[in-house]
Amino acid sequence: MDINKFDWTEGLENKEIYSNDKVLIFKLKNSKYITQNIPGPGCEMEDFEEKLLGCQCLACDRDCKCTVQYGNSYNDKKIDVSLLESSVTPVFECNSNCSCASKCQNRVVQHGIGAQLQIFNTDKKGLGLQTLEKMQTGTFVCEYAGEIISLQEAQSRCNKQKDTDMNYILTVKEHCKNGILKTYVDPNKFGNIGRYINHSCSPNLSMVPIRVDTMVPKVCLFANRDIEPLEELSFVYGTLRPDQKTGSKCYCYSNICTGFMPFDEELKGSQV
Ligand SMILES: C[S@@+](CC[C@H](N)C(=O)[O-])C[C@H]1O[C@@H](n2cnc3c(N)ncnc32)[C@H](O)[C@@H]1O
Repeated sequence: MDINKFDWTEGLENKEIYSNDKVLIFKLKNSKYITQNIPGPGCEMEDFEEKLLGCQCLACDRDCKCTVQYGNSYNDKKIDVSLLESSVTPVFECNSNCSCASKCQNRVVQHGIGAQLQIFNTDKKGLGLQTLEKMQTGTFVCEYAGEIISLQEAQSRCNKQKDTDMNYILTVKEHCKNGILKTYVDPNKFGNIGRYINHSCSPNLSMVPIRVDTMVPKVCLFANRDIEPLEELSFVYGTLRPDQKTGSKCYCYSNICTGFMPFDEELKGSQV
């Protein structure tokens, strides 16, 4: 079964699935597999419904409407390294209203997962995700897809969690003209493979919000350095605070580990 072609509405509970004919063990208990974000309680429905305009290019170049405002984000299908360091510049891919072909250079994350990934058991962090193949800097790994929910819903879900529960809610912060735009993603009940990626204080992935057909950002994870087969994949869940003295213990074992997992104060102790 190809993970990118799977219809989440059919359910995926406790099934083994394969990505690009290569083994990928996937077990989601009481959850459904989705390949992209879905609207959850409290989200802005217009953001899901209003489709972005497309370009009229046959072959996109520097004048393409999708890239002219913010510049090209990709080079040979790898994301520009400056975007991995700070995601201040918005990224818009060509979309389903564009005239260009699917092989257009400005279409990357919309083609889905390209590398062989595998879920495995870690020592103290529960399950984790590793790559089975070498990846170059800038390679798209996967989305962190889930339900898009409001702050109030995220707070209510966090408040219902027990101390021993794993937390999956991620707050994505984007700096824009009008301040900080926050998006709350919860892949706990509806999620994709990204929900198995653990936190590290020295991660090998960076998160970049990317828009394709709508203004709802896809939370995309890219290799921020070359990665070897069987390396665990990780990203920074929030803002690293070296002086943090409370929260859940971090077991990333990096030599710059802060000792604790980052958490979003607005979500009352949420660790992601
Ligand atoms: C998004 S989930 C990651 C996948 C999870 N390990 C699982 O088994 O489903 C986040 C949870 O994983 C655990 N986790 C992730 N990174 C960790 C780390 N560096 N140290 C300790 N626990 C971690 C925490 O329990 C956290 O709430």
